[in-house]
Order: sequence, then structure tokens, then C-alpha cells
Amino acid sequence: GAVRCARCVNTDTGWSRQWSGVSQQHEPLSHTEASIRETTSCPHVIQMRHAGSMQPVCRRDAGVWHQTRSLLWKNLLIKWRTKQQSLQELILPLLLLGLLILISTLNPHVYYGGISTMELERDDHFVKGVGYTPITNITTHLMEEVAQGMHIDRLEMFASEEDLENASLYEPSSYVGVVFLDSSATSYRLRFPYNQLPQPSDYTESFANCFSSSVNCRAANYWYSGFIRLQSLIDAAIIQMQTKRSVWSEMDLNVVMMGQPGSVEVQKFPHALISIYLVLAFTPFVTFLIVNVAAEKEQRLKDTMTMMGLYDTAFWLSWGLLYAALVTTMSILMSVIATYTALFPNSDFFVIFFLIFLYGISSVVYLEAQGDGAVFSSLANGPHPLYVPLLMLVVDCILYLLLAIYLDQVMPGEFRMRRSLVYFLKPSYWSKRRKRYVEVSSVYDAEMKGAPGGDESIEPISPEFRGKEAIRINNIQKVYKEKDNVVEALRGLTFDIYEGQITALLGHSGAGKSTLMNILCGICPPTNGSATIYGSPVSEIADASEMKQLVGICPQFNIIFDVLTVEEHLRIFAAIKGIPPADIDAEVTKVLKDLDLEKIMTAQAKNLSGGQKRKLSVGIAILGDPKILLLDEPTAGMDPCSRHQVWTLLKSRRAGRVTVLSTHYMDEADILADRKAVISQGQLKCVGSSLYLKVKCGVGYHLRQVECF
Ligand SMILES: Nc1ncnc2c1ncn2[C@@H]1O[C@H](COP(=O)(O)OP(=O)(O)OP(=O)(O)O)[C@@H](O)[C@H]1O
Repeated sequence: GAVRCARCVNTDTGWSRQWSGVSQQHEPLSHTEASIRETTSCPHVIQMRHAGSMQPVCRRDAGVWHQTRSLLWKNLLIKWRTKQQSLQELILPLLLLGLLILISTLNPHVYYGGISTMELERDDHFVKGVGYTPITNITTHLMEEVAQGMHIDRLEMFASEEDLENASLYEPSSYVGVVFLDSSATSYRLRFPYNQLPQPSDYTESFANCFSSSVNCRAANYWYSGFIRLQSLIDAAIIQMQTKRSVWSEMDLNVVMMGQPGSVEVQKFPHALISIYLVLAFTPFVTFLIVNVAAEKEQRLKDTMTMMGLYDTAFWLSWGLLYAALVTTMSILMSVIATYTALFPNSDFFVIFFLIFLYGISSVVYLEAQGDGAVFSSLANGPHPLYVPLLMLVVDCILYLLLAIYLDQVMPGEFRMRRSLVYFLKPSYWSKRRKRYVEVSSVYDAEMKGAPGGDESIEPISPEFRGKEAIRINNIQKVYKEKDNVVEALRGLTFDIYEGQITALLGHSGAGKSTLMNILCGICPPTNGSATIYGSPVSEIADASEMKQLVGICPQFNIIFDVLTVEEHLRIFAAIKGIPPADIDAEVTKVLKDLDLEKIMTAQAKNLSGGQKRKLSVGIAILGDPKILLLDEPTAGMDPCSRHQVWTLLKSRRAGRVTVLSTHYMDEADILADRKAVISQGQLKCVGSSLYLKVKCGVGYHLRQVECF
């Protein structure tokens, strides 16, 4: 490692000092000095090999946690600066909770103390009149006996049950009927007014009255309505008739109501609302989280950050941790409020907190209904132990997280490489990738083997650049397929891009420049052909964080978070790129100075002009002084002064690096680029210096002289 590092420094001293991320010395070092210093501070080395030479590069290690911290800070800033949205997230659940508490207070639980076993008082004055049917000697005899025992005011006989019913209509509340069902009158039916006996539901619904007094207890109505007395008297009269022996005088009729422990009547309405409430309370969090994540995906910020070396884990963690903190805070607040008010007065704060936090409200309602509340003792006991929903909810959380990560990988959207459906089963996914040298055929190889160069459109490269093919593009084709439309964006491009040169891609709109850039960045895969960066296929760059850190990307669109300032952008992207925290200040200051962004460093991105936003995107690309710069129309929308600043910057860092930019401006390509590739309708027209292009393709200005007579 030491020897390789020394070579890496020898390639370009200044660049290597920054890449090692340790030495901040700016005065020139002799190669020997630099070698000694860098040897000790270069623990990581990537093997980058290309046709005939091998060039190791020190790599930075971003680290998931380092990135997560920066993104978390970014998310906090976004939340802070979009206060209105954040307030909605926090206030809505609390407002709803207030409403719920109000409803609970207006519908309080009813608490009943226990009742002891008691004998019901004798009271049989309810039966005023009794009618019976049919009229026979036996029934008349029986009912006369009964009437004596009941002290009934009126005893009437009816020919049919229908007549008896009609008569009862005049005295609906106290008229009782006895209907004998057989000739021996041993079987009979008692007809009592509906309001004098308990309904089947009274046993559960009106039980509460039994605690206040036995008179109001509907269950005791069998006694107080005279039902039991009448039944017993008829039975006694039948027995007497059958056995010729009076039993009524021997019967002592008493009713004892059994005692009952205390209970709580739970109001169903507020508790039904609680389940709905929890769903609603967390809805703003879910909504805004989706909005935030979707916005970053929609604006291709996530994909671009991924191409700059962002770990997916860091992205998900940064949002996940922020929202976990918000949900935790909200759950604590809700639990405190809920346990200290009428909502869950019997429950333990911590258990309620866990349940709210993990969304297990149904169990709380159940336990509150039992009068015990959700307490620690109910975690493992009872018919519905709480640990079951708690466990299920934890499993839910893990499952959803894994699902989010999986879907993000297999359905990444338009601007990222799609992984196979079973990518996690492949050993290559779990093993850390090392760069491999992949031989691709190229113009240069063909020349070296003595084969004729053939293609007149490609200017032969000067000898000092031979063996410095950093990017090799081999017969790349890209076809976009939409429903009925097939667009051939690139039709077999083959050329090399050299280290130490600035290469410009020129072409009209729709020529395929951005497509080629995206393929080189690894943002989209080619349909056919291959491209390699220092021998590594670009498809591997998407999987290799070390390689991503070699490449600085400025896509055609701006990589901008509206509410973050220029300086904050640079700091956050510096962390994503793995620049050590100690070096970030210096690196950010350098970029601000180089691009003259110091005056607007505290301005939020949404307030920048188009050209300023573009400058910021270029600044982000050059952060960390990457070995390879891929800039898609970097100066679009910039004023002449800013364009010059960018040109100067790119020229100053040309040596030892690979710079590729696409542009519409011929003057820009002329001034800046050592080599220009002209692309038209997805095909390469010409590659070479300005002079070569002028000679071969007639690119540039033509002066025609016409003689006039
Ligand atoms: N996602 C896409 N889906 C379908 N067609 C696309 C897509 N991206 C690009 N194209 C098509 O591919 C062709 C090349 O587009 P590309 O953006 O690469 O051109 P360009 O040279 O960068 O143009 P400009 O200079 O205007 O940016 C165009 O015809 C374009 O319509």
C-alpha cells in the first residue's frame, strides 16, 4: 500500500494531498517529501488499471454514519425552514387529541362500587287486575284460589286469549293475563305487560341500576312485578288441586339478589374514536414523509446523491431517524396527556407510550374496558397479553423498512440502475466489490496491434497520451422505448477519453450528449455496448462506493434543495462524498472562493438565479477534487463572467484528471477543450482538436468571398 500511495502522489502532488484527506499543506512539495508524507496517511487504495498502466488512487471512506449525520442535519434544516408544514405535522395530532379528550370528558366512564348479597323487600302491589282464559270449572277454581293469595282487586275471565289481550289494552301497565294451555290446567302461560319485566338486553345494559337500588334494578322486576308470586300461587293451587293438600301456607317466598363486585361502564363512543384517532394522528407524519422522500426522488436528488457515493442505508436512516424522533416525541406527549386525562386514566404511562408508539391501540381499549388499563402486569397475563401486539408491531416496522429498501432497489425509477428481483440472493451483493480490469476493444488497441486506425473521423492521439485512456466507450447504443415510440438516442459510439485532457461533447439538441453523460455516470444503462472508467465497467460503479468517489457529476438538472443555503449544500455534499469532517471547512471555502460563490453563500437555493444554481451544481461536482469530472452543460444560463470563472477552474485542474463536459457553445469547446467529440443523431461525427475538426468536418466559421462586378 505504501509504495502504491507514493506513486499516487507522484502522479499529481496537489490532487493526492486532497484525496488522502489528511495533509492540508498548500506549499509545493518535492515528490520525495510528498511521497513520505502521503505514504503514512493513505490507508485505502483502489486499483485502477488501464491499458498498459496501473494507477492506484487513495480513496476516502464516507461511512454510513458520517453520511447519515449530514443528511439528518439537512432534513432538520428542511423541517426548520418549512415551518408551516412542520407545524401542521405536530399540531394536527395534538388538536385531534384535545378533541378526543373533550369527547371523553363529556362521556366519562361510570364507576360502580360493589353490592353485597341482599334479600329483596316484599312488595306485591303491582298486580291490580288478573284475567284468565279459557273459562272452565278447573281454571275458575284455580284462579279464585290465586286471587285470595294475591289480594287482587279484580279477577276477570275471558273466552279466548284474544279477548284477554283486548281487555289488557285498557290497562296496559298493570293488567296480567293467565292462559291455561290444557284441559287439566297444569300447563299455563303468564302474560305480563312488556315494561314490567326485564328485556333480554337489560341483563347487560341496565345492570348499572342494580348498584344504586334494588328497586330500580330491572333484573329484580320478576320479583317486584309480582311475576314470581303469581307463578308460585298458581303452582300451589295446581298442587293443591292434584294432591288435595294446601301447600301455599307452608311456602315462604323470598328472593335474594347475589352480591356483585364493583365495575366500570366504559363509554363506547370515545373509545371507538381512539382507534380512528391513532390512524389520523400519525397520518400527517406519513404524508409529509412520503412527500419529502418522493420529492427527493422526483427531483432526482436521491439518485444523484447515490451516484456521488451516498449509501442507500444513510438516505433511509436519515429520514427514518428524524421521523422516529418526531413520532417518539409525539407519542410521549400523547401518552402523558392521555394518562393524565380522562382518556386512559387507569393505564401506565410507559405501556401506553409503547402501544401508541407501535400503534397498538386496540389492546388499550380492551384493557381499559376491563377496568385495569394497560399496565406492565398485563404485558404477559390475561386472555389478551400485550406482548403479542407489541411484538407484531415491531415485526411490522422491520418488515416495512425492508420492503421500502427492497422496492427502492428493484423499482428505482428512471434514473438509476434497476437491480434484479433477487439481487439480495447473489453473493456479489454481499461481498465488497474490488475493481477488475476489463479489456475492451478500442481504437487505441487496434492501432497498437498494427491494424489500420480506419476511422478518419477520429484524430490520432499524441504519443504522450497513449496509455492514458481513462474512459473507454465501446459501441454504445441506447434505445428508449415508450409505448409506440422507439427513440435511438445513441447509435454505436466508440471513442476514448484521456486523462490530462478536457473533452467536450458537442452536438445539437437531442444529439445524445446527456444520454452519453448519464451512461458514463451510471445513471442509466446502455442498451448495447460498454463503457469503462479506468477499466471498470460503469455498471459496476453503481455498486462500488470507492469508484463513485472518483467521479464528480454535474447533471443537466440542478442538484438543489430549495431551502438550503449554498454553503449548506456544499457541506452536506462534502459529507456524502466522504470528505473527512476535519477537511470539510477548507474544502467548502476553497470551492466557494474558486467559483466566486462567497457573496451568496448564505442565500437559500430557491432565491438563486439560474446561473447561480448552475454554479452551485458545478461546485458540488468539483467538491473533493474528483479524479473524473462529468459535467452536462455546466455553464448553461451563466453570465460571461461566471463562464470564465468555470473555464479557469476547469483548466487549472486539468492535469492528471479527466474532464468531460457537454456544451452547445462552440466557443466554449474551442477555448476549453483539448479534444472535442461531435455527436449528431446519436452517432459520432468527429473527435479531435479544434484544428482537426475544422479540417475534417468544417466545424467553425467559413468566410466566403464573392466578387461583385
Ligand atoms: N428518458 C427518455 N425517454 C425517451 N426518450 C429520451 C429520454 N431521454 C432522452 N430521450 C431522447 O433521446 C434523444 C437524445 O436526448 P439527449 O437528452 O441525450 O440529447 P442532448 O444532446 O443532451 O440534448 P440537449 O443538448 O438538448 O440536452 C432525444 O431524441 C430525446 O428525445
